[in-house]
Amino acid sequence: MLLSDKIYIAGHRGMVGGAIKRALEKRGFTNLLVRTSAELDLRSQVEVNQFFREEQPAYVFLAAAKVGGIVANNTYRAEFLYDNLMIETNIIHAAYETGVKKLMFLGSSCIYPKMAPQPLKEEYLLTGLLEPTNEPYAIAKIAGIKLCEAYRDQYGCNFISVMPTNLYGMGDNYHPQNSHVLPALIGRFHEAKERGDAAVVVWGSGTPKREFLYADDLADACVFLMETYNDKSLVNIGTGEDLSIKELAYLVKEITGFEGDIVFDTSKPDGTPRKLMDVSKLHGLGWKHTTSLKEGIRAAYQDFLKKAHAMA
Ligand SMILES: NC(=O)C1=CN([C@@H]2O[C@H](COP(=O)(O)OP(=O)(O)OC[C@H]3O[C@@H](n4cnc5c(N)ncnc54)[C@H](OP(=O)(O)O)[C@@H]3O)[C@@H](O)[C@H]2O)C=CC1
Ligand SMILES: C[C@H]1O[C@H](OP(=O)(O)OP(=O)(O)OC[C@H]2O[C@@H](n3cnc4c(=O)[nH]c(N)nc43)[C@H](O)[C@@H]2O)[C@@H](O)[C@@H](O)C1=O
Repeated sequence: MLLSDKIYIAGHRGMVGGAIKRALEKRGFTNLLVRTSAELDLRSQVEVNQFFREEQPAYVFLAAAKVGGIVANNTYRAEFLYDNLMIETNIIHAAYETGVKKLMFLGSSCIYPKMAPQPLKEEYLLTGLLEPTNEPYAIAKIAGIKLCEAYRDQYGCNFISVMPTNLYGMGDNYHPQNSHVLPALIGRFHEAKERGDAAVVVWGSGTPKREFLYADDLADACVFLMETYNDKSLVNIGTGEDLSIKELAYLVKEITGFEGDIVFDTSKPDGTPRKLMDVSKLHGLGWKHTTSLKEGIRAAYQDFLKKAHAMA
């Protein structure tokens, strides 16, 4: 990518899109193209086609999506399938039609089978049944991967797909019901501390294990791969380390300074027991994460506090 190239960041107001925008600006890219969902509903093929024809971006980071945690995925099943299919289909087709030089599609670790061997290798895709709670979202993401592969096969498009693990960081979604686990716990432990609650409820059994990558590290990996990776096959992006939800809860309790108890609400779903990414391909390509989980959670908590004070 040349510093003058026009780069479209779809989803720039989201946690990942915002981090990618910061990473590009830090590297001196100034010709960045962005639109809010109010300005451009990516589910509308007419609007997307017109936008690509008018703007003619050279590079596209496809980080716009309908995103949420396990309960949101399991509640809004139709939206997670429809919105994500429409967004990716419209952008990928318009990118092909307008001759975009290179596009990066962001999938997710939930594309892999629920009971696949761990750690998850890229070749485990489509080798088993998916986790039911996020099957609509996972199917949409797998369709995005297959769209990129098919447009490369038939039209020679340089469209690549990356599979991030669970992410957290600046600009995360802290909605008490719809968010992912780490932002949800940061908000819940903080509020419990402020109120002086005796205990904090954590969903599920606490036994599932999850891997967490800081969003600004992910963004760095995305820019690195956009600059260097041009193959058809997937690339996992993660830390290669995981911990149980129970261990995570005690880590968030320590960092937020909550002094009460932790109780587990097993009426809530556990989801996939484990989804640790095999990151040997990524490491072989020359990229490794730099932000430890503890320092990342501290930074995310400070970001949460800044927003909470701004809204007070
Ligand atoms: N968060 C995570 O743990 C993980 C995320 N990912 C992937 O990373 C990508 C970004 O996720 P994340 O940043 O967390 O998500 P966010 O929810 O923070 O951001 C999603 C963005 O998508 C945009 N968007 C959603 N629907 C539309 C629409 N109809 N038209 C236009 N824009 C739309 C939103 O725009 P606006 O703000 O303008 O409404 C928002 O900025 C997604 O592809 C997700 O699947 C992958 C693995 C883990
Ligand atoms: C990135 C990935 O993220 C999603 O998959 P997930 O990792 O299962 O999502 P999650 O972060 O919401 O849950 C992780 C674990 O954590 C437990 N848990 C405890 N307490 C809370 C809690 O308060 N909120 C949430 N959400 N989970 C909690 C919860 O019970 C589960 O065992 C996919 O939908 C999909 O979006 C996707 O690709």
